[in-house]
Amino acid sequence: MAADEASHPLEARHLGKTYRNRNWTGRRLETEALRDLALTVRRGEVYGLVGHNGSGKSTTLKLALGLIFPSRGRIRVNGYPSGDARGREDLGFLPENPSLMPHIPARQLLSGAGRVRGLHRQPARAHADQLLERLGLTEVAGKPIQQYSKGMAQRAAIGFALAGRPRFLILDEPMTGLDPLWRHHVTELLRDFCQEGGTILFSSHILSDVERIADRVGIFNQGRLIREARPTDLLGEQLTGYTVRFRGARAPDGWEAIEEGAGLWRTALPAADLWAALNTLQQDGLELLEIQPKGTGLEGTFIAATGEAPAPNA
Ligand SMILES: Nc1ncnc2c1ncn2[C@@H]1O[C@H](COP(=O)(O)OP(=O)(O)OP(=O)(O)O)[C@@H](O)[C@H]1O
Repeated sequence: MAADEASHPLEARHLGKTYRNRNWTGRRLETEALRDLALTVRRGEVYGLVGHNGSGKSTTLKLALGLIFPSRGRIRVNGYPSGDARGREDLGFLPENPSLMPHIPARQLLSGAGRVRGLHRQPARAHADQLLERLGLTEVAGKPIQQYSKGMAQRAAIGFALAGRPRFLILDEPMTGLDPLWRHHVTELLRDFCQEGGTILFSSHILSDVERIADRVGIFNQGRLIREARPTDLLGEQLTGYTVRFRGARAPDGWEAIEEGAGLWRTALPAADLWAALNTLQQDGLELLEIQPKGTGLEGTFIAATGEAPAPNA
């Protein structure tokens, strides 16, 4: 049975998780990792989870994948209780610490994953090759994954999540171990996945990536979802002013502007002064080149909501 089109890819209500363990002396330990979570991921959106270490992001993703059971409340994937095979048919996932089969070459692993997700041999191989190309792994696709660098293994794991054309991706820290160039390429790959109608739920400590990819962001703190927002709204909320670039022989009288090159100027303005400044530029016959909003965006909201900057382990 195909995933239920009418259902949200993910829906959690009053979801809670308490881990119960024993320490080395045998004493019982309880960790309340997630409390009363209400979360809906809509079809076609990219939803990013951010939060400090230990705030409950991976627990949420593991519950969604059915790898652990809720202690309270419910979580449904494509309309089915998480862990139900019917809800997982169109699901691709990247776990927190992906350990792909080390002796198997990436090409074999990705085309095998495609076959498991229902593609025939040829389309599975073709799609695997396409992914390997985009992930820069074509040259090493025949080598066992244990010979890959950390970043290459992470890219292979992302390919594994995407193999077989899933429609819903759950990714725990997809950018871990990737250099800025590959973060950029993976961002593009995920964007294309969404352009084709895919849905993504992911966690990340790299707030600039979250801002670039996510349609909505959920900020976690001590096991609670304390804030949901669209990154574009956060920029407006945290707006401190604008940087304006313009061209002309000289800057308007009284302006503090820096000449960046011959006849190219830059000035910083408080948000309230923008319209008056644009009028002045027009009256003085100066050419407006760029208006860039300045704000602290997601990072500012994150600090305001949780009281601290994000963990630097990205
Ligand atoms: N298997 C487990 N047994 C006991 N406690 C656990 C277990 N897994 C996670 N926890 C605890 O649950 C809480 C939430 O952990 P979780 O892994 O969900 O956080 P996270 O937000 O993903 O953190 P990080 O950013 O470090 O990956 C933490 O206090 C953690 O120590």
